[in-house]
Amino acid sequence: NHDTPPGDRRPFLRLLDYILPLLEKRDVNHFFAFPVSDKFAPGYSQIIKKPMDFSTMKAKLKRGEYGDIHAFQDDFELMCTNAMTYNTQDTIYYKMAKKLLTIGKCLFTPDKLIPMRDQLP
Ligand SMILES: COc1ccc(OC)c(-c2cc(C(C)=O)n3cccnc23)c1
Repeated sequence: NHDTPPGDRRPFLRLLDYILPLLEKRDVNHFFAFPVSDKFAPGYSQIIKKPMDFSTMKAKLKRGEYGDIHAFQDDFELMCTNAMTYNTQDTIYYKMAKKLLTIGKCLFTPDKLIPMRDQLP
């Protein structure tokens, strides 16, 4: 739109500031809130080469490391697919990851993102 200069990323980052808490709220048990530790997940760091969690995404967002919404979406999907790789289908972690992935896919569709732009606080 015309009121933001071409280099200005404020609207884009405000959109992520709005979306991230929506996704975190759905992780009611906070299984995705922090990095998974090998202590509770034997061999996790050997199996999962690129760990990801909401606290890491929040830090990257604060440091301005997301160049576009796709980079943010890629980390979100990586977090979910990691859980669906390490955990078997019968676990709550796998089931929750699958649910989060569906919610995320729905949130990131243009017909959901565009109306958000007007709701931004
Ligand atoms: C049971 O309480 C917690 C608390 C925090 C967790 O990860 C941040 C997890 C956790 C999160 C995960 C995931 C996301 O794979 N996980 C896998 C195996 C064992 N524990 C976990 C579980």
